[in-house]
Amino acid sequence: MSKTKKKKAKRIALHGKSRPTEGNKSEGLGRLKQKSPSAMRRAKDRKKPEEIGKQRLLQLQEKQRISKEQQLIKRKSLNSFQDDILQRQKDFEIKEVEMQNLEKHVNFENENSRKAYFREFKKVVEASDVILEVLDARDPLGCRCPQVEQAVIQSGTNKKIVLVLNKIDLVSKEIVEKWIKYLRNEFPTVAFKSSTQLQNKNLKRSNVPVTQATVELLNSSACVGADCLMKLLGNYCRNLDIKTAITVGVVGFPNVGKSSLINSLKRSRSCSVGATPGMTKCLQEIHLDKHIKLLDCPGIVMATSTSDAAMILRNCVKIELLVDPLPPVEAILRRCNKPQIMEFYGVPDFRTPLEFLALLAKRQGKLKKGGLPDCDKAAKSVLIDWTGGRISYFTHPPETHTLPTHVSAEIVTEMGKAFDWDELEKGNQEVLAESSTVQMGFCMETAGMTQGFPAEGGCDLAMEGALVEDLELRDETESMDDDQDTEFGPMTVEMKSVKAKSSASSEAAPKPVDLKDILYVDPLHQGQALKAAGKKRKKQQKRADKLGTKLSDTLTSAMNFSF
Ligand SMILES: Nc1nc2c(ncn2[C@@H]2O[C@H](COP(=O)(O)OP(=O)(O)OP(=O)(O)O)[C@@H](O)[C@H]2O)c(=O)[nH]1
Repeated sequence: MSKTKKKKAKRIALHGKSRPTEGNKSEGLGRLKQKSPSAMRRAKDRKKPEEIGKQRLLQLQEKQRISKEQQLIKRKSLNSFQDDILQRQKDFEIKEVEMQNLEKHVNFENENSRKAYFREFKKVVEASDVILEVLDARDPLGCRCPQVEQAVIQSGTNKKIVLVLNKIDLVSKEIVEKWIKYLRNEFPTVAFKSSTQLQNKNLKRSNVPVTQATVELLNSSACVGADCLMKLLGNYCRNLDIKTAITVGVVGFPNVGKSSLINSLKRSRSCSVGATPGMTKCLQEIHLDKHIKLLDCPGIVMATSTSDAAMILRNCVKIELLVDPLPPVEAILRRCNKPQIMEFYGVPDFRTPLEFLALLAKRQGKLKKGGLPDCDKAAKSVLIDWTGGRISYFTHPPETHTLPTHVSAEIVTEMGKAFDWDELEKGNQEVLAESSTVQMGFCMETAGMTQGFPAEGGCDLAMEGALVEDLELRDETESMDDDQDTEFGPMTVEMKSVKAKSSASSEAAPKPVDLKDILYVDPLHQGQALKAAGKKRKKQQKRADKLGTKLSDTLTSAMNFSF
């Protein structure tokens, strides 16, 4: 190799093919410089994020390509494409109807929380094997939610619905029996009375079947009917040979006692309970034992055809937030015996609901500026009496049973398959056997009237006089609103007897009563009344002690003076 050729080869090895110009001379130097290890590392670091970004982009594009291909394969045939569109449309329509139902009662809860509650409810339905739909025994049909049942039915036949008739202590046993008979045409129904105890642990649970429960037991704060419900769930596991745990969702209207039912089964205060609707805000998991997990769900309102007044009377609304409490009070007055309501509230005769509220406000000292009666406050106090059970009411089941549109005979058979109906029937039969004595006890405490048609049973017979009198009165002064009555069906409204009334104040919180009168207090408020009675007694004791000391001091000083 000639000398020039050797030089050229050396140059090419160092700087590449081209001859170094001024520009690439410095580049070449730069490259030489970069070859130092630290420079190399720096260069590497500079490149890294770009490379990573590129890589990610490629991956994403690849993924998108694959998913597009998959979708295309899916929609290859026109039929499947059409099906897909129809399904999407159907889903959209269902969602829209659900949202509209939620939006209907926009005055009740703020919209976001209602939607959030609905999402929680959906989660509960998805996660549960068995859904306990809790119904208030006073108005089971009114607080039944077809949309809830529909959602469960649509989510597959492996999910079962059980109806729990809660708050049976607030109605007569005959009515409970009738409702059980009516409802079991559709789903297994369990009669229940939740524990209303205030303590956190060791909530009392009676082993006595609901059927054999005495008035005292039902009026106590102990839970009744838990054994029957536990047996039903146990049988479900056994019949389906479920070795692992089952999830039981507890759903229903606000304030029907879902959380109280869970606490009663758990025997501790695992969920917060309160007389105002909307206590439960989000899904809550409670492990009953290693076989049963309970899910507490916020109460949801999705009724389509009921008025706001009806929903307020069903305790689905926070009374303190009501903008116009007059319509529900009107609805109450329409259903009440006028002389009894006058006696109950100690007001003279009135012609219109507004006049009644004005009289009541004056009597209760609820006055606005300038001494004007505060009818809103008075109306709210009446509503509190209604929802708190001081004005008690209960509806009667229709005489003949017809399946609701969303439940077919096949669904009824399918849903009932997994449960031991005989066992359930046995429990309910026991209720019927004992009901007559309890019915008497229930009626002694109350006086009432039936709207729609007279109810059978001792209670209504005992009140026959009042009923006739009232019907005559209503003919003259009050016209029944048919729309309102279809919302509730035949209903009996009852006022507490004079003895009970004297212990119940017109305010939400009961006035302190003597310990001996505690039995006459509404079971809903017995815990509070007991506390108040204890305090009252202590106060009386203190006062007596003070008086005694004062007296002895006076006597001593008098003696000193004489000496
Ligand atoms: N008398 C009586 N009262 C009950 C019974 N069960 C529940 N309650 C009362 O009903 C009110 C509502 O009970 P909750 O358990 O908070 O009802 P909920 O359905 O969980 O209510 P939300 O959280 O609003 O959905 C409380 O004041 C309870 O003490 C029952 O069997 N008998």
